[in-house]
Amino acid sequence: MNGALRIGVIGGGGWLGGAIVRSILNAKLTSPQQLTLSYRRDPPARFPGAVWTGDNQELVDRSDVVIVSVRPADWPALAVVAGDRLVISVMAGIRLGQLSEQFKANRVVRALPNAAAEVGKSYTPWVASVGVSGHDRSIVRSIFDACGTEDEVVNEADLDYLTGLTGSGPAFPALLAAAMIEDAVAHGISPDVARRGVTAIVIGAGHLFEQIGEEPAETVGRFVDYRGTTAAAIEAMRTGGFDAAVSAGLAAALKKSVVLGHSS
Ligand SMILES: NC(=O)C1=CN([C@@H]2O[C@H](COP(=O)(O)OP(=O)(O)OC[C@H]3O[C@@H](n4cnc5c(N)ncnc54)[C@H](O)[C@@H]3O)[C@@H](O)[C@H]2O)C=CC1
Ligand SMILES: O=C(O)[C@@H]1CCC=N1
Repeated sequence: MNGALRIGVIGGGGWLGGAIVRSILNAKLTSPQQLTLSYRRDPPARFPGAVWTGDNQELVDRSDVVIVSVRPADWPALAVVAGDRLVISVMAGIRLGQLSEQFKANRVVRALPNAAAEVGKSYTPWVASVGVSGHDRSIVRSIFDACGTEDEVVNEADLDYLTGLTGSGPAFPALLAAAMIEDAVAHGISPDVARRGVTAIVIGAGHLFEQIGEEPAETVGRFVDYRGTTAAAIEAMRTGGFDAAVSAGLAAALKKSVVLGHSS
């Protein structure tokens, strides 16, 4: 990218919107002066040099690319005309057709980053409407590569599923880690030791998958074959319904993702 891209982020003061802005600036995809960010009530004191506005149509008019990062419940009230601008929504559940119709735009992308965008480690699947060009796709890739990694997926059904799997995903290792820490503390381990130990496990397992390229199922299989303490734990967790609980959780996230779109 040439650094001259004019990018607007509706909801740029929020959790995800702010993380995307920080990633875009870190990657020098654009300069603060080319960024327009909108807020609902008061302009946040963040991103010096960027233009903050409470007027979303002004944001659209000042931008070539408009990223929409408000909560699904707030998006029906967003009455802006994007026309020939590239619109990228990161809202869970809101479909390409709804975006096109409400923003009167035909270059529309639906993307689903995750909370790890805050540290430049999001995984972002995305899907494009038919009006999106090859050049638009390279813009989308550069934005979400700045936030971590990304993949274009073939249809919206995949994106609905991935909303729960990877969009919600960082919460799941956190859920496991919280349960492990709670158990350790209940067994008399100091909270500091429990936290440091469990954090090291999550990070260490991530590095194993990433650097050695080991499949998670291979890691599990290796430990089961070892027939030691880990095998005993894995088998007891599975007997207790671990895999079924994960499937039920992902099914609930998928259902919610579809409902969010229908109720907005
Ligand atoms: N937080 C996450 O991990 C993820 C969030 N998402 C999606 O990102 C979107 C934003 O989520 P968060 O950042 O978590 O929510 P948030 O509540 O932190 O941020 C939303 C921001 O939008 C602002 N806002 C609402 N209406 C507005 C309007 N009309 N004009 C300007 N600003 C307005 C709010 O004041 C708030 O600052 C949601 O649609 C969510 O589904 C997607 C993937 C992950
Ligand atoms: O929990 C949520 O609804 C948002 C969207 C996907 C991840 N976080």
